[in-house]
Amino acid sequence: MSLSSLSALRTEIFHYIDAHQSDFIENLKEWVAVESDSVQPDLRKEVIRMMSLAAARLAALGATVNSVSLGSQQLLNGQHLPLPPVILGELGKDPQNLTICFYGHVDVQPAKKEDGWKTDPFTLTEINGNLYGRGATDNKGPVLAWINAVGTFRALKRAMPVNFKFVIEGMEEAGSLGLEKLLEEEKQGFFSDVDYIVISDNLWLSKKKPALIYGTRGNACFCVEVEGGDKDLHSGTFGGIIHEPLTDLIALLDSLVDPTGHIQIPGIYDAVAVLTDEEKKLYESIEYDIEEHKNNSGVKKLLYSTKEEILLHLWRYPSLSIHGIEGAFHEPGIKTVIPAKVIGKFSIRQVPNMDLSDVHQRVVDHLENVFAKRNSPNKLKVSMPLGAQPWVADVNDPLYKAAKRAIKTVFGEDPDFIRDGSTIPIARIFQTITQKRVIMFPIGAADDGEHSQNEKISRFNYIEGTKVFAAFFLEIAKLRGQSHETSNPGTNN
Ligand SMILES: C[C@H](N)C(=O)N[C@@H](Cc1c[nH]cn1)C(=O)O
Ligand SMILES: [Zn+2]
Ligand SMILES: [Zn+2]
Repeated sequence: MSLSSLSALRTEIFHYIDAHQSDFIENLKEWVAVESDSVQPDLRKEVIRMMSLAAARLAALGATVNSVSLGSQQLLNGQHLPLPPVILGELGKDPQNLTICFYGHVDVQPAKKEDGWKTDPFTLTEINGNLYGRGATDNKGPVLAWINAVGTFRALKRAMPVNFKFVIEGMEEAGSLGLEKLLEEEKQGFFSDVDYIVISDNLWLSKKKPALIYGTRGNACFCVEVEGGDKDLHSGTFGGIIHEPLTDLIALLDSLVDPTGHIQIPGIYDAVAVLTDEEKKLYESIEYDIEEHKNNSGVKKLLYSTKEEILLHLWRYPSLSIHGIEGAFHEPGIKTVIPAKVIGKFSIRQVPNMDLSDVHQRVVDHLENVFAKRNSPNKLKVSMPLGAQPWVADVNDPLYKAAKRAIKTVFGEDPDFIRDGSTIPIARIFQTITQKRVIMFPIGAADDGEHSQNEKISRFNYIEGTKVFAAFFLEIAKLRGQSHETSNPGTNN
């Protein structure tokens, strides 16, 4: 295609997207209205309903849709819960075209209005150009932006510049249960003709400047259970004469990380890849506004004061966070009870070259040591229900260059090349199993509040994000004929 006809096509596409903003927002409203929380078992039926909506939307695009059943999951209490199906979609099979596979998820984190939302989390609400609702940015908005972009080519009856494949799941927030097995099974089938995998499930580093992501941390999630007797007790009748499970648990949790954020588990930093001078320079050159990031968090002070220290500790070093305690009284008011069994939840965001089984073993050894010193008769159980590995890509890949050009076209500036401190559990597995190159192409801004109260995507990011994906398809089409064999996508740590 000549440069002028390419430019005319882009203009036509961008006009269409601008003119259909309301329809695209209505689609997001319909999706946000489904409480597809994959974490809470009693909402699993809503996740399954969400998968049907996503399948219907892909079918409306003209895609072939296969909803693959993944069986069930066994919860810690032994209960079996059906897993939502994974959608494998396909649109276009032109042998002249490259094939890009988009991965996204339509499950969400838990949300309740009383957590401090200013609007109902499951009613998409626009305020001052922001679209508020659970899943608006993580990840329903970006999934729909991609679908809107594909749909625009269809609506304009334009030839598809690439072949599309889709993997849409409903268990990402719970660690992508069952998906790895499906990838193994489909390696020679569905994935055999895929050239690239695209994920849009992260955020930019700033509110305004677009970014491309070339690395994410992994996540090892732990449960530490302390059990006393078989029932809760009156703290007046038994307080002072027993070893209390919650007191044991708090001591265990307190032993994990010091006030400077340093993890206290012996040897946990041993395997962390050494920082090279080249890498250090990369950090120095990244544009990053500490004040803006601090404001996005709502906290008064960060643990570090320089840009380099902050970015290194977000992307390049492990961190340990404590998430909650199951079984502890947490309602308003006072209940003078000694809980019989409590489960602490924490996770370690691990980085290259930390090994998951080594991390697991060190955590178990450390907690058992601390517990032994307490001479408590209570029972201790430590488990790692979820372990996701970090992922790193090569930014010199033509795929990143194509994305960079699309960003320049739509946003008028080059993207930041950044890492992300959070985790896409399946990214590394995708790369290892399929041996295809993966790119992370976010459209959400740094203040979108993933997993937080008042999650949002701005109208601007949602609509310009749709345009940037459409521009990306045209850029990928230009890669035809270039070698897209990967040097070695599966060897990062
Ligand atoms: C980055 C992505 N949008 C996300 O939120 N991922 C989750 C996945 C996860 C990791 N452990 C359990 N779930 C995250 O990083 O928390
Ligand atoms: Zn996500
Ligand atoms: Zn998430």
